[in-house]
Amino acid sequence: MNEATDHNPMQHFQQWFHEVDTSHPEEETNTMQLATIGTDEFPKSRIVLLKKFTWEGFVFFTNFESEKGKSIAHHNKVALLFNWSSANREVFISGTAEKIATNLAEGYFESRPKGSQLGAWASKQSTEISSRKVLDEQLEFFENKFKNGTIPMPEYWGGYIVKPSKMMFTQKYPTEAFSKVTSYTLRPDFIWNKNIHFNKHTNETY
Ligand SMILES: Cc1cc2nc3c(=O)[nH]c(=O)nc-3n(C[C@H](O)[C@H](O)[C@H](O)COP(=O)(O)O)c2cc1C
Repeated sequence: MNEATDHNPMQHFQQWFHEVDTSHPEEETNTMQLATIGTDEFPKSRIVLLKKFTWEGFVFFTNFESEKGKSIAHHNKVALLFNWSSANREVFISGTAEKIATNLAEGYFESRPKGSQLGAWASKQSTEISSRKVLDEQLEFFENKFKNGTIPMPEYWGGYIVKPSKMMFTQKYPTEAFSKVTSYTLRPDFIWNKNIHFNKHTNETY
């Protein structure tokens, strides 16, 4: 039980993230697939960027009025998938998505480049825009509107934290016929910074 990975699933994640990030510069380490259950009851996944991970979970930012935002409001059980193919690693997480506090989201919004801030105002996610010209006009409109001060965060924009209930780490060995899979099931009363309250199971799959 010497490895950090034996203690806590989030430490396991941190270790893998760090290893991939430092040893595989070509990998977009913070890119993850977010799967939601839509208002039509069908699953849908799309790429979002992991912006922070804490003991409690995984944070991404989005437009709450997007399809994913409406899906999460309808059904807050979601799944995340990190596919670090250059390291032959995959991390699957299922859990519940909750909005983070507005002031925390504002802190992140303020740190974004001006173009991204204006983009959050100008683009209505998940809706088709009739032309590039329409989007450019919107961008210009908001650029003028906010030309004399800081750009506030739109009220329909913010962050979610995905609090895991299951985490599964898969290491594939390209020259072998098996993959090593380590799964954690977190009990509802899981306390992140204690070494208790989860079941860990490691096996090999073929
Ligand atoms: C590399 C990459 C990163 C992305 N990151 C985000 C993100 O962090 N947040 C977000 O809302 N959309 C992000 N998108 C766009 C989403 O994949 C998606 O197209 C958009 O959010 C609309 O999704 P929805 O209609 O399912 O809500 C990203 C797309 C790509 C290709």
